[in-house]
Amino acid sequence: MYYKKNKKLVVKNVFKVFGEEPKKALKMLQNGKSKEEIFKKTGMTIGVQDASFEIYEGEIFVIMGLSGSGKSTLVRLLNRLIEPTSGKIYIDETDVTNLNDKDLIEIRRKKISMVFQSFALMPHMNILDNVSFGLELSGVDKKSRYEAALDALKQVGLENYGLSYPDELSGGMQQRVGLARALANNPDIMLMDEAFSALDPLIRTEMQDELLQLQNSAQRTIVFISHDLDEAIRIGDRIAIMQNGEISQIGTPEEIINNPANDYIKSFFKGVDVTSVLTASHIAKKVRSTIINKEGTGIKAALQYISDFDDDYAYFIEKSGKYIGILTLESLKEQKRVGGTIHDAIIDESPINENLQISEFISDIAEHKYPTAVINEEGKYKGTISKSRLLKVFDEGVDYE
Ligand SMILES: Nc1ncnc2c1ncn2[C@@H]1O[C@H](COP(=O)(O)OP(=O)(O)OP(=O)(O)O)[C@@H](O)[C@H]1O
Repeated sequence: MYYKKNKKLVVKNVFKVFGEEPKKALKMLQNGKSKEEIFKKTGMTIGVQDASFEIYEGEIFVIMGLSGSGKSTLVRLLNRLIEPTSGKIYIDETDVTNLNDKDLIEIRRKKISMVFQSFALMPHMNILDNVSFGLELSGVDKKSRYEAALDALKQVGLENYGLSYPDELSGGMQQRVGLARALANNPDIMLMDEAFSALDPLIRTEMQDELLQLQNSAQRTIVFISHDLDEAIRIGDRIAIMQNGEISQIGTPEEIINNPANDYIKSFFKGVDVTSVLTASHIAKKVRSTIINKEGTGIKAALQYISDFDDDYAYFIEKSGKYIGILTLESLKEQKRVGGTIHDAIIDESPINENLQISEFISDIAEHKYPTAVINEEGKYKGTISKSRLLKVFDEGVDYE
C-alpha cells in the first residue's frame, strides 16, 4: 500500500525493565550480562531491549514474535501505558516520554487509540453508548459524540445496530464494536494488540479486509501486534520481528522473506503461503542462454550459439536489455528451411511482468513449454522461471541461496 514517508512515531533506544531497580539491571546489561543472568541474580526482567525504529504516517506496522518476546510491552510503551525505563519516544516530534499527565491524557484521547483482543463492552449500555463512551468521558457533548459514534459504526458496517445490546451481537460483531470505539476518536494512530486473534478464521480474514479497506479511505497509522504470520503478511506494510525483547529485523514482508536476518526468522517463514507474497522478480533466475541481437545476428549464428550451450532454446534480447522472445533449435531450423528471418523463429510464449504475484502467473507458466521470461515495466529481460523452479518454491519455500 502507498504511504507517505513522514515519520509519525519515532522510537529511540527504548528499554523496559520490570523490577525493583531497573537502573541496576540496565547497568548489568551494559556490562555484558545476559537477560537470563540478570533475571537469575535479581529477578528483574528486561521486557524490551534497545528498541529503535520509525513508523511512517499511513502505514500498517506489524509487530510479530513468539509469546513473551516483548510485543505487548513495546506497544504499551508507545502510549506510556507502560513507562519506559530509558530511551525516547516521539509522536509527530512531540517527546512523549516528557509529557506531564494532563498532556499524556490529551494525546491518548486525540491522537492514539488502542484496540485489545478482549475488551469489555458494558452489557447494560447499548452499542451506540458503548462506542461513544470514551468521548463522553472526554466531555464531548451528546450530539457530537453520537454523530461520531454513528459514523464509526458505519465504517465497520454496524450502523443498524446502535440500539442493540452487546449480548445480541456475535463475537465478530462485538470485535467490530471495539474497532468502532477506537475509530470514534478519529485517532491518527491506532494500536491494535492481537485485536483479531480471538475471532474464528473466516471472521478474522473479514476483519483484516475491513481494516485494509478502512486504510484506503482514511490513512491512519496502525501498529498491529500479531503472532500470526499470514495475518502479518496480509495486512503489514512492514513487519518488525521481536525475539527475546529485541527487534531482530524490520522490513516489508518481501524483504524479510527474501533476506531473513537469522535462522529464527527463517523458521518463521517456513511454510508460509508464498504465492500471495512473492512476485515473479523474487524467484526469477538469470539463465546463461541469452542471445543478444547485434547486427548480423541471424539464424545461423543463433543455431550455433544454442548448440554451443548444449541447449535447445535461448532468450533473444536487444542490446538495450529489452526482451524480444524465445528462439528454439526447432523454430530456427524450420525458418532456415523456409527462408525466414530470425524474428520469424520467435515462438509464441509471452513473458510475465516481474511485479505479478505467483498466484497471478502460475497458469501461464503451466501452459508454457519453455521457462517463462520475466520482464520489468520497461520490457527489459530480468530472468526466467521454470516449472521446476516454481515447484521447488512450493515445496521448500524460498531457497535462501
Ligand atoms: N508487569 C510485568 N512484570 C514483570 N514482567 C513482565 C511484565 N509484563 C511483561 N513482563 C515480561 O516481559 C516479557 C515480555 O512480555 P510481553 O507480554 O511484552 O510479551 P508478548 O510478546 O506480548 O507475549 P504474548 O504474545 O504472550 O502476549 C516477558 O518475559 C514477560 O514475562
